[in-house]
Amino acid sequence: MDKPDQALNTELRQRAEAWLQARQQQPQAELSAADTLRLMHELQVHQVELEMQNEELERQQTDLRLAAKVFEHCYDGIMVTDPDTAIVDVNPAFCRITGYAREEVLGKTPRLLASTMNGPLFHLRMWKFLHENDYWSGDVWNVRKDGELYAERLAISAVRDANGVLQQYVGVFSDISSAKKHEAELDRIANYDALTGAPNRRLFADRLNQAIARSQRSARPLAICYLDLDGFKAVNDEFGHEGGDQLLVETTRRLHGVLRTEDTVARIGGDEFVLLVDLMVAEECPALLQRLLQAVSAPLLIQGKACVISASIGVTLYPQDAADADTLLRHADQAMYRAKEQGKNRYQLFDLLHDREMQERAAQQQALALALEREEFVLYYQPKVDLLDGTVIGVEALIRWQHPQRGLLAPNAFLQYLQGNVLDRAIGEWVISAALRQQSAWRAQGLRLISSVNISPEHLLREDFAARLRLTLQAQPDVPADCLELEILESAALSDVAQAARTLAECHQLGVQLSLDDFGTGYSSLLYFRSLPIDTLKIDQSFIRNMIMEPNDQLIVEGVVRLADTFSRQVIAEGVETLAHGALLLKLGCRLCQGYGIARPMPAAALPGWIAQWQQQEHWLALGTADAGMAFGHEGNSV
Ligand SMILES: Nc1nc2c(ncn2[C@@H]2O[C@H](COP(=O)(O)OP(=O)(O)OP(=O)(O)O)[C@@H](O)[C@H]2O)c(=O)[nH]1
Repeated sequence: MDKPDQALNTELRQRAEAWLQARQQQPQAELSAADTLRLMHELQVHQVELEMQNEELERQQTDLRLAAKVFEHCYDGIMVTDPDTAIVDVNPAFCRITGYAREEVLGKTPRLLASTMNGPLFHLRMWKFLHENDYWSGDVWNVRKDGELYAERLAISAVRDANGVLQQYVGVFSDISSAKKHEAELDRIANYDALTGAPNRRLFADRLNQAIARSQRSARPLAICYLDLDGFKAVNDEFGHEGGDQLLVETTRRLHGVLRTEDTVARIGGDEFVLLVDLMVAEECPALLQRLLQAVSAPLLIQGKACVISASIGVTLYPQDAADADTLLRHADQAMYRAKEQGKNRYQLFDLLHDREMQERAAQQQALALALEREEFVLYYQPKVDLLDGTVIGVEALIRWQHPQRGLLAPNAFLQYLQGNVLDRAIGEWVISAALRQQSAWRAQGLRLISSVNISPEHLLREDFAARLRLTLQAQPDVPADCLELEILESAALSDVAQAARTLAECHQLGVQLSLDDFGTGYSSLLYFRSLPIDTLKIDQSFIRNMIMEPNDQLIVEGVVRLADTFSRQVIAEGVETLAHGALLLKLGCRLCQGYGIARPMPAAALPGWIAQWQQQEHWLALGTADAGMAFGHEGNSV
């Protein structure tokens, strides 16, 4: 606004001067009325303009006074520098926060406040941003005059004139040291264990991810060690919680003592620690673990009394075990449990192969559970015949898995995954129910057969086996209990013979028949024979198959037949593959048999047709006629 005012002033002055000049030259000259009016009007306008100018000047002065007050009284520090960053002014808050007097800093650069805490690239990055944006803000660690480190939140602006030429930098900052301290305290609470000061589970997770990245860069192995104290409860019991705490603190100190400062000792539970150790080579690991075990187990004094504790350590090595962070920790934990199982005070390396097997097992078990739900299991039936009179006395029900992709699977492709799993009982019970349902269907067609089912030792040894069998039988009331036979594997070690005997006695009372399968192949054949209330002995197919060529096997078969006879038990041979086997069995006094020579296992629907066709098998039927004079006869099976 200065410029138009000046122009007006100049013009008025010029016109006034011109009038004065004219007046001097012609003193009698008069202004015309029109000129006078115009001049008066212009003078009025000029007066208004001058008043406005005055008001504006006063406003500017007020603003300047206010700015000076703000600068003076602002609680935040303000520092103004010239374009070369020499300080040209600072406010009192600057002096209060930094401890420097104004005169001490004028002409200096802000570098006099700098600390090394911000990292080497901090200032470079700050200036780059400031040059590009004329603005920067962030947190900075600086040093006060007395040497104390403090944190400030700083905003810097570049001030330019109307032509864009840099005039000053203005920095405004507040002291955030107490907020930073609070933040650090919160960080400590969130990331460190209060008792030992060691990183907690949360910080450990970060450290593990960093260690994995470091190992990838350096191509050096990383050991993840899961350490759990042995018998720590007893220390708490003997010395109280405080004594236990003392031990935990001391253990942390000792672990640190064995490791380097870059390694991590984290406490992730009551008496559980995890150690992250960068190794040069994996072979270092055993010696390191020994040192850790020794350090933990050195005696210490608690409340003046000696205390000795040990630890179990599970270890997995990255990248040999190329898993993610969570899985690595789980693997180390698993290995630690194995160290505990093996007697504690030792370390155990994670076994990758074993783990893969376990995973495969878990996957198979899941698939089997699904197969049961989707009713993908089926029973095949292998006939058992009486060679003496040619009758079909029963069938052995054998499970198959009608796999949607892999086709029909035999039991050896999947049954091993059931061991020790709850599915063992579920599938075992399905087999019994399915066999009884099939019995019912055959009975409706006029077929009278005994169906035998195989029972696993784990299933049999469940407390409620007989009670649940009773319910299963009740669910199929048209099938008499004595049409069901349970085959117990003699070769599978029964861990509790007394329990097996009790359960089988209860089954017997229900009317169910019992057979001892694979007889002669286990370690305790005679013990089982004597202890278990069985009705039938099934001679294992290995003896039957070889008895023609092997006199010893023949003698064993003969011996088992006599044993059964002496104790009034039935005997059946499995694995009968040829007529010659049948003929010899009859000669040895075994008339019941089962095997590929007679029939392979078949679907239920095929059985009636097979029975009709069996009646035409003259060669087999002739065996009975030829040996009709003999007292006994039986046979053998195969799966
Ligand atoms: N003193 C103390 N005890 C704790 C703390 N946190 C958990 N505990 C106790 O630590 C024990 C840990 O249990 P376990 O590891 O099963 O006990 P343990 O006797 O070492 O058993 P094993 O590991 O099988 O040898 C429990 O008794 C917890 O009550 C703690 O901060 N201080």
